[in-house]
Amino acid sequence: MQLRWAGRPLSGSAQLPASKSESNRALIIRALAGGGQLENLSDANDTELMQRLLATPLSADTLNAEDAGTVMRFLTAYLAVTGRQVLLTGTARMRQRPIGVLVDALRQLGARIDYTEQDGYPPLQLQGWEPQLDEQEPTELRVRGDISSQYISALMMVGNQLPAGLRLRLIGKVGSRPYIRMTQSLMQHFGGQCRDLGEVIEVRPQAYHSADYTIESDWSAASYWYAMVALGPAGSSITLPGLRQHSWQGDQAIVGIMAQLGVATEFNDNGVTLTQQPVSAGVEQDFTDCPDLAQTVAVVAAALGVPLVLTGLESLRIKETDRIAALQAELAKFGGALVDEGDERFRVPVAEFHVAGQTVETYHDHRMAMAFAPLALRGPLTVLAPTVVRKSYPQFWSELQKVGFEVSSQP
Ligand SMILES: O=C(O)C1=C[C@@H](OP(=O)(O)O)[C@@H](O)[C@H](O)C1
Ligand SMILES: C=C(OP(=O)(O)O)C(=O)O
Repeated sequence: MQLRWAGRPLSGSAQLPASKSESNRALIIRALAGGGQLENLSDANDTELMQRLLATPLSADTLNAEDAGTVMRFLTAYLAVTGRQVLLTGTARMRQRPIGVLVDALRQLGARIDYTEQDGYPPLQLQGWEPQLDEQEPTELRVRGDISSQYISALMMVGNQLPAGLRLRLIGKVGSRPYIRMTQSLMQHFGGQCRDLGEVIEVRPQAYHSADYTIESDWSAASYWYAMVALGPAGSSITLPGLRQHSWQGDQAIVGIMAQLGVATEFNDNGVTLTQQPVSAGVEQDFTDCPDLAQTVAVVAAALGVPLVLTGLESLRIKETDRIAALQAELAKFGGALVDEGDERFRVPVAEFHVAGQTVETYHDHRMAMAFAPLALRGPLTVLAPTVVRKSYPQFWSELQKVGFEVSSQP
């Protein structure tokens, strides 16, 4: 995909996809609740896939979660407690993304699950569900919080299927906390009873009821438009409908982060309007709660020449690709860097940064494609394997075209 920008300030309005995180939780909870109308469900592949797999006939012997972490993790828990006997698999990369913490926890609750290849990784053969039916007290599990919050969300959503509920004691540093709170909020919306006491999460055996819910637009996807306003010519501005000031998505943190990197956010009735403002002299940001924003912010800081210190990147190595290695390789092509300072601290130093026809590799990672695309405002750029964006934002390239990017797939 070749991208070019004609040079005038960015303006207009861009359509965001709906949040895939909200969508995929709502789909699992609705399946357990037995009904409810979901408005504005995401058309992202991860969500369409979740819908398809939830609707697969019981006779199916294999389900493929492709490269979707939420689908793999949430469905594992859902299929386990609904007693399905099925093989759950995924792409080559998914088979390298760990799932042992979740499988161990589900086994303790009464699920029979076997690994068919490597212990601790998909594919999984689900063999049935035999919980302790005479439990009087909530079953208590110790669950690590430092690998993926998706295991915790998956367990929370099915916790009410246990006779006396579930108590999760979170061990170690807990990453992606806002996603756990989002799970709690959606469970409560469907009548679930869930208390988040910090280190302990309690889920009562209260059944879900059917409810309607309108999915908010995706704040992670919004981050790429923040990047475009930051990198666009003076006077650039963009309006993003469908975002709420009181959001369940932790990636709303982009508002505060980008305020330091030159973007002001104004909330209005229908969403936000982004305009330019002066940048800070330097930025230090912990991404523990918002790992999906790290790529966007690293690229913007490098291109603006604002020194950036990044912490909380631990989970980036086990996402769609090793995002730290991918960022290091691609930033280097422009003269930028992501320097590993040890002790889980990284730095984007100030460097001569030039955009002049480079080709960006995307490593099967939608966020690599979308985080680097805004650089096209600074010079011509080629992005390889551009269809990767379908995971979370299928309309990304057509939205770029609508606001005036020249987008061409000619070689
Ligand atoms: O629960 C969710 O919807 C998500 C949680 C995060 O993953 P981790 O908990 O693995 O950090 C995030 O990176 C992912 O894109 C979506
Ligand atoms: C990490 C991501 O997704 P998942 O873990 O659900 O595959 C993401 O969308 O950036």
